[in-house]
Amino acid sequence: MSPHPRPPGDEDDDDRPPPGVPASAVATGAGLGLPRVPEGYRSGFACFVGRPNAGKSTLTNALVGQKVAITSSRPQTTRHTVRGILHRPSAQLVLVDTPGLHRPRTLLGQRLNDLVLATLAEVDVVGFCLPADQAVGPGDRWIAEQLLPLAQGRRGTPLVAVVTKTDLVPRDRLAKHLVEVADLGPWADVVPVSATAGQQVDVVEDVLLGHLPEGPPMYPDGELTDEPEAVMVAELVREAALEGVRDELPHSLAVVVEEMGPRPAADGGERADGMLDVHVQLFVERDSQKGIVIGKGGSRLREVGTHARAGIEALLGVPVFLDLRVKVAKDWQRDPRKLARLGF
Ligand SMILES: Nc1nc2c(ncn2[C@@H]2O[C@H](COP(=O)(O)OP(=O)(O)OP(=O)(O)O)[C@@H](O)[C@H]2O)c(=O)[nH]1
Repeated sequence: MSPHPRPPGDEDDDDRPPPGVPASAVATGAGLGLPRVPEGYRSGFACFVGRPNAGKSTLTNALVGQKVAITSSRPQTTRHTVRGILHRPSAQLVLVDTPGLHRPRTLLGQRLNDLVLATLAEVDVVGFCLPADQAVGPGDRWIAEQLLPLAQGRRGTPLVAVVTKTDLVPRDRLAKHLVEVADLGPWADVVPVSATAGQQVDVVEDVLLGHLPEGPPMYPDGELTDEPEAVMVAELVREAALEGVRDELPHSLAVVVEEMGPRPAADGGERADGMLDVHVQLFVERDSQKGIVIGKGGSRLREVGTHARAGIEALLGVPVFLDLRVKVAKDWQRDPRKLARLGF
């Protein structure tokens, strides 16, 4: 299927947006006030997959040029499908950032995999990220197997192997690694890149754009992501709360923005500085984890708040009053009702 909008009167009915993309954003290019589309303009969706920590979010940010996806030194911090949008004179690429595909062990794991696979079936090109500083392992082979049907299917989705973090290895090791990666699957291209050193990011961009179908842009120029602000705010709090804590916590922490709105002035009118009140709930699975998040006398939670507030203010451009509450929702990862309430 093609996710491209079509002009009114075009009878092809197969133009539903991919999962998570609002119909309003793709319904009519004309309604978005878009300029005339140059001849040969390409547009479409790309998705990065790979083991946790493979560098997908960092590469997304490097391509889009602004922090839109959330990175952290802990694996599996990306829960939501965060999009970055690349605008070029001749093309537009919508990047869908997903959690890492991994063998599911819990209901949450299964749901995350389902989400990733459903997204992959809809995009125009898939980038498989493999970190250069780690040997190709069973985890990578498993992901390659999951991807194979996409390339062999009716759409014949091009699969691009992206060897990330090339700054971490010497050239000879990189060369061997590239050969190993090339043998792993039916890649349309194999591209080495270092997102942090800014090496070859433009090549990744060219390769991805080259695989997009011709079609008009789907988003107005200048838009970087259509992720609802509340989801990005929740991700910023989650990132701050995960910094420097025990390994098991990433899977056990869910963050929900309960309320977000302008703080009224003393006279009930609008404040000149546009300050926002943001109320956020952090859910953990056990009392012991609540202790970790809050810290001695609340010290850690205060740090998390300060850190997250700075990020939210940078994102929204207004001062923010941030209220964080920590709650225990026992075994939320295994309980379908609790999962649904937390938005999974
Ligand atoms: N040296 C180096 N480090 C990198 C590079 N790209 C990413 N990293 C680091 O690798 C770690 C993981 O990067 P992420 O971008 O969060 O990885 P991810 O694949 O999105 O991770 P998940 O969200 O867990 O799936 C972070 O500490 C990054 O700073 C790179 O090109 N070079």
